[in-house]
Amino acid sequence: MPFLKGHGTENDFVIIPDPDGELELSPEAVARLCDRRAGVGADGVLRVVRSAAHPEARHMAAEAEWFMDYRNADGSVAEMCGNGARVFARHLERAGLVEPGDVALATRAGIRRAHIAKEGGDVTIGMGRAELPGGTESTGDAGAGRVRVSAAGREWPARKVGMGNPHAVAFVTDLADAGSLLDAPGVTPPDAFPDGVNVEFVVDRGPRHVALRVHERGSGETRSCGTGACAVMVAAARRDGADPVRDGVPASYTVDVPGGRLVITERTDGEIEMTGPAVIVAEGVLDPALLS
Ligand SMILES: N[C@@H](CCC[C@H](N)C(=O)O)C(=O)O
Repeated sequence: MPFLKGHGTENDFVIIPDPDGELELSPEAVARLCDRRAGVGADGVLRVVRSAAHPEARHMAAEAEWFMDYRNADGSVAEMCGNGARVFARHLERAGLVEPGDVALATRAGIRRAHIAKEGGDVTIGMGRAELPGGTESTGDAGAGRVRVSAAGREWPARKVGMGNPHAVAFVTDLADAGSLLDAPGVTPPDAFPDGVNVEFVVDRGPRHVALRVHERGSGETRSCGTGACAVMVAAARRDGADPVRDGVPASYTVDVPGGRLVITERTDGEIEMTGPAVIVAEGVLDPALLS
């Protein structure tokens, strides 16, 4: 079974080409592949399947030929992966499966549109619109759409943001305040995210420039999270009083992650565009025992 390894701002993935959807990829096999000592090692797996060959994607096949079957490092399934989408697009182009330019990708969160520059370089993904339970109001730490998160013996108010997958965004004074993010931060109320949540801790770096650390559901602390960076951008914009749909003016933020930098723009129609690197670093053949 061939595989590739790639990353986007050091959020790393094992890529498994399975065009006809023949592979039974169990949660245990995914966890073995992602194991950094006994496997290939990664934050997640991107299985590359033709949409027409996957029951969850068949309905998108007319619009997007390829389905990104994303799994977290613990084997769990997630709706969407922003860095993964850039790496997935890079793989398709590099493998000659799509032309550079605009490419539609099928994901569990729906169709996402990638723009792959002709001469290599960054990839842009149209990430859809953010869901902000409780509305787009810019102030307040309590009420609908607000939770509290805790880590390293401290607690902060956080904003719920949906980017196809669930996020809680907390503004802190120092990224070190969250301590080790190996374990999942606490969330109050405990039933706020019945399917689990990705938690981002954010500091300001300058005007429309923030930095984050993240604990990803199913993968632990990672060096970057694309959907998380988009959730952070929207939470920061509302906090700063910017609402592109209301104001008719797009907003762009630079979001630094431990593994690099992403540039994120919310357009006046609410669509969020994320731009960043996507790199394939290796390819090889998997020992079938990893997949059994
Ligand atoms: N790293 C990803 C997000 C992957 C899914 C996430 N862990 C979840 O369970 O929702 C990204 O770049 O968006």
